[in-house]
Amino acid sequence: MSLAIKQSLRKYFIMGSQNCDGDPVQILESAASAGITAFQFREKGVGSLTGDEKLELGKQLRSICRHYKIPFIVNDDIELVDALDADGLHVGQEDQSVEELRKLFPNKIIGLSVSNNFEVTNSPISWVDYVGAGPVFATKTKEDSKAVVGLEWIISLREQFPNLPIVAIGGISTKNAASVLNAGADGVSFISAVAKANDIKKAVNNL
Ligand SMILES: Cc1ncc(COP(=O)(O)OP(=O)(O)O)c(N)n1
Ligand SMILES: Cc1nc(C(=O)O)sc1CCOP(=O)(O)O
Ligand SMILES: [Mg+2]
Repeated sequence: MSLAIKQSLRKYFIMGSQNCDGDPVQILESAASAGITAFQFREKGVGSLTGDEKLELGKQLRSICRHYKIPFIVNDDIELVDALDADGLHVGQEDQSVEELRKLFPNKIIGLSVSNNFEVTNSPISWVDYVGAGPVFATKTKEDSKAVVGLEWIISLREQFPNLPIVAIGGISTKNAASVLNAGADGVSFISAVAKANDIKKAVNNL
């Protein structure tokens, strides 16, 4: 189980329509055909869709993930997990507790964000399938992101948890992705590096 999760975390694309200048369906299709290993539907923030429009976009993105046999993870919106038959969900420290979510979704992938040692110490890490650790570098994509943790924190998290599936997030680009993997992350997650790329296939290949 853990090995499969770690492989899925290797190139983990996160996106919602608010992150895209073009059609999100086309963007995910290009990214999936280029080899992303997981996708998170994060329809959230200024300009994002709600209600039926969000659901309809989610269905189209879900179908692409099914076609390419990559996990489809829903961010925050627990009601969409069943509605879209998602493979899992990702929540942060301020979202619903992972103990409750594990009871609701015993067989789904559950990811939890961690941004500092206090959060790690106070999180039920054993209930989750992976952690999203960051922001590793500065990001403009998430307005309420926490303090930058740097590569050093990824190294120390890996030392503390040798087997925990870890995906790094925040400011990850084709130029710095290798350094993040060398620090001990199992994979990189990214929004703008692919959603805003001029050449999506090249960006995915280089990540
Ligand atoms: C893989 C991954 N890691 C971290 C996050 C951030 O989640 P959260 O802290 O809940 O913030 P929002 O994404 O909900 O704004 C993530 N989404 N994915
Ligand atoms: C969604 C998200 N979560 C973060 C965290 O640190 O938990 S940083 C972030 C935004 C990542 O976008 P980009 O790849 O464009 O920097
Ligand atoms: Mg959240």
